[in-house]
Amino acid sequence: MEIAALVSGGVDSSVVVYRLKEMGYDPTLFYIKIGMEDKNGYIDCPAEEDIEIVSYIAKKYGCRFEIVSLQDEYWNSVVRYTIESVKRGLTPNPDMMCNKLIKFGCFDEKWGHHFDKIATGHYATTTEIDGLTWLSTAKDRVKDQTYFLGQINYLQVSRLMFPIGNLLKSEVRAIAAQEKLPSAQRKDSQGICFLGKINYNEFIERYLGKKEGLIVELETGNILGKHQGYWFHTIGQRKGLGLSGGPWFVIKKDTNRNIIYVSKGYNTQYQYGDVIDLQGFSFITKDIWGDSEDEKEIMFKIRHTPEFTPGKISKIGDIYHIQSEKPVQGIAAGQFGVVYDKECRLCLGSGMII
Ligand SMILES: Nc1ncnc2c1ncn2[C@@H]1O[C@H](COP(=O)(O)OP(=O)(O)OP(=O)(O)O)[C@@H](O)[C@H]1O
Repeated sequence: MEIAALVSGGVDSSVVVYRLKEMGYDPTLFYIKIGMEDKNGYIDCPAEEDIEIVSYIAKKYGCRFEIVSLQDEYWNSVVRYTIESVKRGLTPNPDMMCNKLIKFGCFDEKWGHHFDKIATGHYATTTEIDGLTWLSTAKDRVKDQTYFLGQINYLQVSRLMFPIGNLLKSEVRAIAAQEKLPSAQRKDSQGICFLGKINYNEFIERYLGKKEGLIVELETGNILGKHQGYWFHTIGQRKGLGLSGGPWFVIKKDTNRNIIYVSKGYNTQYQYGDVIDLQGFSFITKDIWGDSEDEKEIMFKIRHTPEFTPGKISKIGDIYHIQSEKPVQGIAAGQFGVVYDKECRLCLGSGMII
């Protein structure tokens, strides 16, 4: 079997190469350049150090290694989507779009299709049931990354391999140390790759500018201060509001009037909700409910967290409606609701929160 291994220079994908060799495969390693280089050197990912590490790993295990670029594709899909979403007052998820459109989309169209499988260092697994492949959760519940994979489709999941999905992060680190991999001590990457070292607010300001607006207390209508544009703020956000006497949380945004509504205190009821409506829901493997209008018991996540929340899902027209068993914090339109079976084992699919 011919395997393309996506290797980033981080500890997880380095150990993927070790595991594949251990299983007797001879993978070809691919480093994808997606950080954007630009004339001002404004946006860049720390690619050089990553590439050095991947070259070392390739040499150590005697693997072919290719550096490929999907910078334009990344710009035209993921970055554009991110900016458009933020402009509409939504909370985007670039990491999910990067998996769907770049790592398993454009990469596959250009290079991956020459291989039988694509292997990554995601903490996830696949499960075969009655001849179908399902995306399933990782052994390490805290590191589980299926949330970020919730938008992929059947063709993609059936071509994927997650060689470290059955290991705990501590076991991955132990292998990296034992193998003396240069990535053994590297910190986990945080968040959105294309931002590299630059700050998210700087990135947003560059594309959407600034526009002063009011910060208003939701309950009283009192004006508490000013902000520089609703696009800098996310539902559920606490830090960076510049208000005293908090904690204050962003509860609502009026994008037409450029007003941010906040509420005070950790226990403010406005921070929580128990109804989540999902638009454009897509099943990864198959639609297991069809047109049945009955409620089904599920587990779900509305962001990448270790906890799954229990709830009931039903289909109302084109919308999948989740009634959560307990209040959840910071339900942000634009983010994805990812749905799992009751046992938190299979990842069924996802839709965008409206
Ligand atoms: N620039 C890249 N080129 C090739 N593959 C990548 C790249 N960035 C990420 N990947 C792949 O996607 C997986 C998940 O990426 P993520 O950004 O979550 O990294 P991570 O969890 O820190 O893992 P790692 O330790 O391997 O960097 C990686 O393990 C790797 O297989």
